[in-house]
Order: sequence, then structure tokens, then C-alpha cells
Amino acid sequence: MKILIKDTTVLTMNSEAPFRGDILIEDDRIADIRPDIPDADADEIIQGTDMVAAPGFVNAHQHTAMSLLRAFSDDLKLMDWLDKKVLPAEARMTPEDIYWGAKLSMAEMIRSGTTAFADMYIHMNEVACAVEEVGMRASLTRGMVFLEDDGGRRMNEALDLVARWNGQAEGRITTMLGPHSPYTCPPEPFKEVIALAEKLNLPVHTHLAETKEEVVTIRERYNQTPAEYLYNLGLFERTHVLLAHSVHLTRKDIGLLKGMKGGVSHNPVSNLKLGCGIAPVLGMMEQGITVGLGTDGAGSATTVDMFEEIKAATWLQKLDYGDPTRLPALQALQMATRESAKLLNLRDVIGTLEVGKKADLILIDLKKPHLQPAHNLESLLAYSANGADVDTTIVNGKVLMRGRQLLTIEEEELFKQVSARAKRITEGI
Ligand SMILES: CSC[C@H]1O[C@@H](n2cnc3c(O)ncnc32)[C@H](O)[C@@H]1O
Ligand SMILES: [Zn+2]
Repeated sequence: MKILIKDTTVLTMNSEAPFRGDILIEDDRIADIRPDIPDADADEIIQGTDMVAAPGFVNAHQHTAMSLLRAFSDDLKLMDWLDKKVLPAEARMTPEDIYWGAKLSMAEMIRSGTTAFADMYIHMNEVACAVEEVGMRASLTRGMVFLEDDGGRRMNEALDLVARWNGQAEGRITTMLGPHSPYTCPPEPFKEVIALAEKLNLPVHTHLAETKEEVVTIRERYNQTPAEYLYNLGLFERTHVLLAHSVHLTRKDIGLLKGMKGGVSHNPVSNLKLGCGIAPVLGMMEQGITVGLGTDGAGSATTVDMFEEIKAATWLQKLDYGDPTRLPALQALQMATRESAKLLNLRDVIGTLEVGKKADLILIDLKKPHLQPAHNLESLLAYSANGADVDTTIVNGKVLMRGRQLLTIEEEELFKQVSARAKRITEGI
């Protein structure tokens, strides 16, 4: 199968300036990028005039099925929100609910230009089924809380997910192990997970230092910061690690993360809405730590549109430093693409438009009042564009949305399913 995107503006997300050209996709890969590629034997030609072709966004931290809890409970502190609202609702979620919730998030992600995501949640087999069907790329993790003895059930589910799904769906699905956080995972089970991750060569996906309360709790329990806790367990030297949040880090903590494989998913909209604080994004980057972008679940962030994260990320750093030159447009866009791809351990696979990489890309329609005139494309995309400007979304060489029509998700049925399920799950809570 050959798809030729003609006469478009190519933004690779590497350092070169945007340029006019064609993009040839052969099967699942980008085969050529240059002006005037002959269209003789293309199976499909997409006219890219007035569009920007860019790598699809990589959402580095999601709880996809939490879309079922969108706008269910807002304006609460993290622990009140989790304990009083989210956990009771999650206890009612069936595997089928998770399947439909994940699909709802995927519809929103495809519509807003995300092609890959990292997900930590429960009933992940159903999320994998939805990913296989819908055609996105995902790194899936069974989130594990070890606050009471479950006879190894969560760990078995995590390993079962790995055995069944790692490398499946034409290689679009990869897996990680997911101890939820320092405050829900005591040292012994955490160490067990780290040993397994090292043995099975799997990355670890966890939350870190999201709130000040977490810092106080870990100090009371272990006389350490949350980052010291993970460091002293040996996590950073043993495997690739994806750390969500990392808002409350000391200078010393940042030093402990330096040199780690993997890095940090910054989730600025969730952090803003839950009043968590501003992550030391530039401080981490100065130490060479990879910082990508994620939304967190729609239950906290309310949307999973990466354009919102890009805006929030850059504006927060400008505000924090009182300096508008900080975290400029291209760097914020790179966080959402190339840097997040590194966090998913897919550095050589996706995240930039390059010949030989997987064909995960989007076309953004510039013929919109808020995207004219086109003085500077990077500024337009980072500061003016939104998810609804995405015209076409392609993953692994397959078109998932063309002209804003979803091709692998039937939305009428989806909306019917999620509204009934969301009502049942949340009733009376
Ligand atoms: C055990 S699966 C993952 C678990 O994480 C919960 N969660 C959602 N958002 C957050 C957040 O911002 N911080 C910590 N934990 C979060 C989710 O509800 C699941 O229970
Ligand atoms: Zn999270």
C-alpha cells in the first residue's frame, strides 16, 4: 500500500525549518520526503496544500478509560478526588466499561492529532483489544497499588498483559510495568517489580511527586523525598523509567534523575487543575533529563487534546521564570512528539518525520481564521491551533481520520455506550 501526500509543508520536529515537499508512505513506514515525488503507482493521493504535515503527538501519560469520569467530579484536591469519587467509581467499572472508555479517549485523541499514548489503568486487556481494533499505537501498563494483600492478583494481571500483548497488533502495542506511586507502593513489592522489569527488559511507568502532600507522606514514612525513595530502591539504574508529573523535586532530586533511561511526562493541565504546582521542566532539561508531555486522564485534565498541554507547558515556564523567552514554540512541540516518543522507548520508531520511521503523522489544516497569516508555523501550532484543526491522522501507514471523518470508530454507537455506562458507574457517588 502506497500513500502519497502531495505539496505539503513538512515540519519534521527535528531542528530544520518547515519546508515544502511530498511524503511517500509505503506500508507502515515513511519511504521518502522531498519535493515532486512521482505519483504514478500510489494507491492513495492526499492533497496537502494548505496543510502542515507533522509527526503525530505522543501522549506520554494517560488513563484512557477515565474519559468515563470526565466532568464527573472537579474542583477537589487530588486525594479527596481519588478517594471519595474516582476509586468508588472505578470499583464499579467492568472490563466492557474500560473498553468503551478507552475507545472514547481514542476517538478524542485521533481527532486532536495524537497517534500514540502511554496508558496505566485497570482491565488493560480490554484497552489492548480497543487499541488493536482502532489502529493507534500504545504502551500499556496495568497500574498496581500494593496497599493490601491481593494474593498477587495485580502482578499476575500485569504479567499476563505483557505475555499476551507485548509486540502485538502489528507491533503497535508495547507494555510496561506500573507500580502506581511511592505512596501506594511500599519498598518490598516495589523492589519485586523493579527486579521483574530488569529480568524481562520492560520499562516501568509510575507517578512521582505530584503533590506537596505526597512529599510530606513519604517524608513521614521513609524520611526521604519521593525521588530519593525511588532512587534508593535502585529504579533509575535498573531499567527505562517513565515518571508522570515530577512536580515537587528538589535540586538534589533532579540530580538523582540525571542520567536515567527514560524521563518525565509533564502533565501541565492536570497539574494546573488539581492545583499541584509547576514542575521544574527547564531545570530537568538543563540536566539532560528527557521531558515529554502527557494529559493524565480525562477525569483530571478534562480533555486529552495535546494542543492544550503544549500551550500550558510553554506558558507555565514563561510565567514561572517571568521570562517569555523560556520554552519557545518549537521546543514545546518537540516535547509533545520527539521527546514523548523517547519516554515510550520508541526513540527510533516515531516522534519525528524521517525516512525509515513508522508512518505516524498528522495533517493540520491552516485554512482557518485563527491560523492566518502564516508568519511562523511553529508559533501557530504551539499557540493558536487546537485539536479541531487536525484534518487527517495516520498511524502505522493506515489512515484513521480523513477530512475529520473517523474511519475505525463508529461514534454514534460509542456515544450511546459511554453515556449509559458513565451513568451507571457514577450514580449516587
Ligand atoms: C491503578 S491504575 C491507575 C490509577 O491512577 C489513578 N489516577 C488518575 N489520575 C491520577 C493522578 O493524577 N494521580 C495519581 N493517581 C491517579 C487512577 O484513578 C487509577 O486508579
Ligand atoms: Zn496519572
